[in-house]
Amino acid sequence: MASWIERLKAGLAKTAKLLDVRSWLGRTVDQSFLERLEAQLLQADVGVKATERLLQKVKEGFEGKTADEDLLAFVKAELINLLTPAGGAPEAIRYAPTPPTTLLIAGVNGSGKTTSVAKLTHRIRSEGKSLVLAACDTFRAAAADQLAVWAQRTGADLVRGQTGADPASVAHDACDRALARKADVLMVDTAGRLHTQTHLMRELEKIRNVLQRKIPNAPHEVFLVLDGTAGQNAIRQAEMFSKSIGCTGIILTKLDGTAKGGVAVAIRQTLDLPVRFIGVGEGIDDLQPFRAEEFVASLFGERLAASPN
Ligand SMILES: Nc1nc2c(ncn2[C@@H]2O[C@H](COP(=O)(O)OP(=O)(O)OP(=O)(O)O)[C@@H](O)[C@H]2O)c(=O)[nH]1
Repeated sequence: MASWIERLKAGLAKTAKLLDVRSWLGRTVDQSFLERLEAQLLQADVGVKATERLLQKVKEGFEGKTADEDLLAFVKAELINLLTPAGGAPEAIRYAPTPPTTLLIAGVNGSGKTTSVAKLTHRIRSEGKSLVLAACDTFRAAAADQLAVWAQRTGADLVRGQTGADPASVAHDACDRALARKADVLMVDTAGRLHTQTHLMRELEKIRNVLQRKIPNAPHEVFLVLDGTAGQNAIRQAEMFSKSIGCTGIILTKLDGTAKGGVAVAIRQTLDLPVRFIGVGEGIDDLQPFRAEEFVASLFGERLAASPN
């Protein structure tokens, strides 16, 4: 199987093709160059705010010059800068000093939430941590069935309810199980919902409140799963979810096959929320911690010289 870096590069190929960075070389940085650059960045969904900032800096540093490797290096460094939180990139998962570290996973229908929970299950268990999974998607039995397969395969403990059961009561039972078994991690999968469905957003708050009541400082991480192909729409979703349950990070899925990979920059700029994981496929290893340097290298169709694999 190709390494993660190769898969990331392949996944972001459409975005890289759209940005077509190599075609900038040798051209004069003039008004038409800047307009083309602007159009390419906007099409790749980098977002208006980040695009304006980048264009202004390119104009200041390079107007009238010939676009060369220095310009590419400059744009790359700026993008890495735009993607990196002020205090530096956080850990992929911040484990709490006192277990169980509690992760709440939310997102709209079909964003790749349950698949991401399965991938995280595999990851957390590979790290040798004990895990209780709470299948709070009680509407869709298939979601709990999918988690049951991964729980069994990886030796995680699954708590699920009857179809249609109150998701908060499943969360409650899962907290009890995680505490009784002294689990390292409790991960809570929730049903997909639109950010506009007020009653379902309340239900999510109810789940969060149960976790908060049962486990000190929980939930320690609230990951919002966003579909990378949703582009700017994903940002609106993130704003609403954040307001309701206070997200701590984004899992950005389906970056493979989209030309909108720049949305990672827009998310970071608009929401001040770090992208913690990115997904570039349906395979169990296709979700990996987000690293700005390797992401930007892939946007430029390159691989980092120092890439580990
Ligand atoms: N190409 C690609 N497909 C993905 C990725 N992540 C998830 N998917 C696919 O997206 C589809 C939806 O994923 P689910 O995990 O079922 O989505 P969900 O958000 O749990 O959906 P609901 O349960 O309806 O809320 C599945 O077919 C996944 O295999 C990814 O990174 N790339």
